[in-house]
Amino acid sequence: MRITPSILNADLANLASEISRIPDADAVHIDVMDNSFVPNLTLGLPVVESIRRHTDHILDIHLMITDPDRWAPAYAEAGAESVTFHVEAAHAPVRLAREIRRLGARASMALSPATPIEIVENLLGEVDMVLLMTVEPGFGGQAFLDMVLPKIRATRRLIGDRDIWLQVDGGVSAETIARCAEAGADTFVAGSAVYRSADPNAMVTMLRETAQAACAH
Ligand SMILES: O=C(CO)[C@H](O)[C@H](O)COP(=O)(O)O
Ligand SMILES: [Fe+2]
Repeated sequence: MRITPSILNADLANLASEISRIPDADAVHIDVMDNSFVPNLTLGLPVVESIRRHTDHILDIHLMITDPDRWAPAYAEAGAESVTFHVEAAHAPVRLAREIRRLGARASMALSPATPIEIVENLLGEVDMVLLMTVEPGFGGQAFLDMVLPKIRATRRLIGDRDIWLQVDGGVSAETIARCAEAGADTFVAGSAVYRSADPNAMVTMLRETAQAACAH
């Protein structure tokens, strides 16, 4: 069970210090938005390169951009350990996943809530992680979409015994994480739940324990 907090709801003018508040996180999830694939605009490659110089944390990049084929490899070259592109945006997802892996990062594909897993089932052998959005991509602090739970179960079945992580992203909190874990997720993005809590690192531990407990029965 991995907890990968999103810094979207952190103080974006103090990123290095905000990241240092979550030492027990399994990775730092960085949301790149381009005001094209999604309505929002966050940060891009130069900021990720700067973050890389300030932390040894594993960097988990979530690209919500129109042209991942053009930009995703550069994030791997910048030292990110995991790079996720949206299947709705990628023009050549097989080539892109192979390029990310060739550059030494884990390749991952993301699906928005309305995108069925079955249409990219044959890509599973090309990726190290599948990210299932549990909100419409674009903003932090949205309500978790229970309609995605059957897709989490279906994806877990399709993964079978392969070593492919299943990440959920959007509205994951102390209230919703157990549902995700029971459905088969093993990697959890939590943005506002972590950074709006008084003790973000304690929240990371609490979320992990809640997910583990949900799978223990
Ligand atoms: O990709 C995202 C939004 O598109 C974010 O990672 C996600 O929304 C995290 O924030 P929260 O936990 O507050 O929903
Ligand atoms: Fe994200």
